[in-house]
Amino acid sequence: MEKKQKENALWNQSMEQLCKEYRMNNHIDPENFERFKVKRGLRNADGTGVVAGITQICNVHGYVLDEGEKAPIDGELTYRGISVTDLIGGCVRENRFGFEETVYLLLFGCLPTAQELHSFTQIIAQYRELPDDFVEDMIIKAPSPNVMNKLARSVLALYSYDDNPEDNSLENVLRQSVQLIARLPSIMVAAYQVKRRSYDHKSMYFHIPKQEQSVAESILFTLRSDKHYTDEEAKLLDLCLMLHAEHGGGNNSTFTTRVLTSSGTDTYSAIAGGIGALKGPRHGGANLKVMEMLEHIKAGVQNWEDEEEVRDFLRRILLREEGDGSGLIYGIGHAVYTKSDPRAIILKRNAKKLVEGSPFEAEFHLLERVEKLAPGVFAQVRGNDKPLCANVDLYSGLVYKTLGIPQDLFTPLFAVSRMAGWCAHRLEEMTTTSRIMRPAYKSIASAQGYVPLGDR
Ligand SMILES: CC(=O)SCCNC(=O)CCNC(=O)[C@H](O)C(C)(C)COP(=O)(O)OP(=O)(O)OC[C@H]1O[C@@H](n2cnc3c(N)ncnc32)[C@H](O)[C@@H]1OP(=O)(O)O
Ligand SMILES: O=C([O-])CC(=O)C(=O)O
Repeated sequence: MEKKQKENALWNQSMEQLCKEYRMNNHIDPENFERFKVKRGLRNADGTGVVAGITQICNVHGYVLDEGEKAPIDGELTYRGISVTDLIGGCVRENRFGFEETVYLLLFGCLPTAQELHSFTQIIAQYRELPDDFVEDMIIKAPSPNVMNKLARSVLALYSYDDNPEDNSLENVLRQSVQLIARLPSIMVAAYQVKRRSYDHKSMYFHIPKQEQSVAESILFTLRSDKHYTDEEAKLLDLCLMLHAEHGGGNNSTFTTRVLTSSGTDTYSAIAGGIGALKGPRHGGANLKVMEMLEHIKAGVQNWEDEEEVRDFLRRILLREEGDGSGLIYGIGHAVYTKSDPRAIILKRNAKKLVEGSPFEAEFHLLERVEKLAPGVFAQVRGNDKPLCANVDLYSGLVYKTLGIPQDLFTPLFAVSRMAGWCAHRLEEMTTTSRIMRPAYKSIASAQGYVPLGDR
């Protein structure tokens, strides 16, 4: 403790000067981006993404180009050419779990037969068990207040429990992928239980899931102290897992995974990078931020039904006067979708059914109001009438909350599901592209001579 205090004191003394130095030497005038035609955020001038690869895994379709201009359309999402809405609809109609089938489709490229699905589901259930002493050595002994941080560290740690970690053959990476997809839910729940004990001073539970349980069922069974869940709850969680499983090669976490993969690194390093990227509040971390923002709105707006009052609060969020100071209305906007994100539509429909007559109904309507008012407020504040729609993160937190899932697990659940997409893209990057990703940066540094230490 004393050592830490000494270190901090030393740093606090120098911090102001070092920050001043940094600011003086590190300003880049935004005009440079236009001047040198640099694609800021890897985006073309019209907002479309720079095309960085070719994929067969997924298509995210959010606009069409009409005479060279971006024209908004309703969003469409397909996994391996199959509409996600149809994929989910098929499982719902047959009243069965669909996440395992989604994983099969994403990894192997086709829908499994009944027999193939049965054996694949068994493999996932078997791989669910963590290596001997993993929970004790990697989670209990080194807890984290943040479950996403623990997920990334645990994935890196799994390298040491793998007899063949560096072998990037298709056979080996497929084995590692299926193991990671199966194990991440177990790691997530264990990391949460240990966080509860170590940081929230509450009891922790380690229940052993049953072999016949689906991924969604195993999560609810191990998470809850009484192990109890209803079939309806598990099917809703399963739907959420299907919806979040994949979103093309360009989303920030998948692109990160593909960039790391292109260097030839091992599976654990590449996937841990993806988890780190997903945690960010502009990406998967937004589902947690939406719920924080909802609390700010609830506290700052007297009448939640008064559109004028909500509109004014949103305006103040954009002006960084309210909320977390980032200027972002979380759960709103998307890099590809314009008119609608098909996942938000499905989640909203389910959230609406779920909250009817429950204590969460007013929160649902408040989120609906944010969805309705945000584009107009954005147009007013930014002088930009680009279409902004609700994204997947706007309603997912409320669905989880209604299911009694703690906020600590909102973004980790996204990671559990997206592991399927990351692995599919890592495999595709490895097997179809053999070139290291290496874009360029335009340097605007002016030349300066070296000055010996004594002359500065
Ligand atoms: C799973 C997911 O990752 S879904 C997205 C989750 N993220 C969020 O909900 C956070 C809020 N939304 C956003 O920050 C953005 O809409 C993003 C990150 C999703 C997409 O960003 P971009 O691709 O840059 O969107 P777009 O090109 O439409 O943005 C144009 C400008 O509007 C801003 N903007 C877009 N949406 C929002 C928003 N919800 N609140 C405030 N500003 C916004 C962007 O920051 C950008 O500003 P800039 O010109 O100063 O750089
Ligand atoms: O596509 C994106 O940029 C973000 C997104 O919605 C996702 O990864 O699910």
